[in-house]
Amino acid sequence: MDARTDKAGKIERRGILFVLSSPSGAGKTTMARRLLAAEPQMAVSVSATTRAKRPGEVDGIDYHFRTEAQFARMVEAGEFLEWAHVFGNRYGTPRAAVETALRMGRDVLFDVDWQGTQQLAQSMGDDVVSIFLLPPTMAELERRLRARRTDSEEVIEGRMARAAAEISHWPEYDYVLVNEDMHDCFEQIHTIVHAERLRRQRRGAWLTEFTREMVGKQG
Ligand SMILES: Nc1nc2c(ncn2[C@@H]2O[C@H](COP(=O)(O)OP(=O)(O)O)[C@@H](O)[C@H]2O)c(=O)[nH]1
Ligand SMILES: Nc1ncnc2c1ncn2[C@@H]1O[C@H](COP(=O)(O)OP(=O)(O)O)[C@@H](O)[C@H]1O
Repeated sequence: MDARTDKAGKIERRGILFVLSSPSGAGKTTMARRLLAAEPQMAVSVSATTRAKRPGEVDGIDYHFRTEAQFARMVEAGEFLEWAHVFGNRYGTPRAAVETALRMGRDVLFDVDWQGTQQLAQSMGDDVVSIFLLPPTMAELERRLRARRTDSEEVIEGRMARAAAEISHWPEYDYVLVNEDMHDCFEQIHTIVHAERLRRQRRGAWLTEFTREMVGKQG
C-alpha cells in the first residue's frame, strides 16, 4: 500500500512544503533545479515578481513577471500565500497552485527569502521544512554572483550589501548547509527530503492500520 492513499484510494498524505533560502548567489536556484530533476513528483511554487526578467528566464517557469499594478491587484484580491519586498521589488507566492498541489498529496518546493519562510511557517506550521544554504565564504559568494553574469555591477553590490543581513536569519531554519561542493550539498538536501518524508507524523493513519492488522494477525 502506498503511504499516499488509503484502501479506498483516497489521498491521505499531506504534501510537505520544502523551503530553500540563502543569500543571493549561494546556490538556491541550482539546488532547486537539481532536486526537481531528481524528484519529478515534487511541485515547485512559481513566485510572482515585479523585478525585470533576466536573460534566459521564462515567464511562468522561473517567475510570473508582473507589473507593480498587476502585483498590487493580486495582493488586494488575496491571491498570495505570502509576499515581501526584496531588493526593492515585490515577490510573492501565489496561493492557488500551492493549495492544489498539497491537496493532491504532492510536496512543494519554495525558493523564498527569510520573510517568506516566516510567513509560510506561520500559516502552514509543521508541514514546512526549511533549509538555509550558506556560501563557504563571502568572497566565494561574490565570485558566484559575478560568474552568473546575470546582474549589473550595481545589483551585485546591492546583493552583497544585503548578504550579511540575510545570513543573520540562519537560526530560524530547520537545516543549515554550507554549499561548498555542489554534489555534496545536493546529496545533503536529498537526504533531508527522504528523511522528512519518513517522519512518523507524516505517515498518518496508514501506519496505525498497518500495525493494528499486523498484531491482529498474530497467532
Ligand atoms: N518572500 C518571498 N521571497 C521570494 C519569493 N520569490 C523569490 N524570493 C526571494 O527573493 C530573493 C531574490 O530572488 P531573485 O531576484 O530571483 O534572485 P536570486 O534568487 O538571488 O537569484 C531571493 O532571496 C528569493 O528567495 C517569494 O515568492 N516570496
Ligand atoms: N557549490 C557551488 N560551487 C560553485 N559554484 C556554484 C555552487 N553552487 C552554485 N554555484 C554557481 O553560483 C552561481 C549562483 O548560483 P544560483 O543557484 O543562481 O544562486 P541563488 O539562486 O542562490 O542566487 C551560479 O552560476 C551557479 O552555477
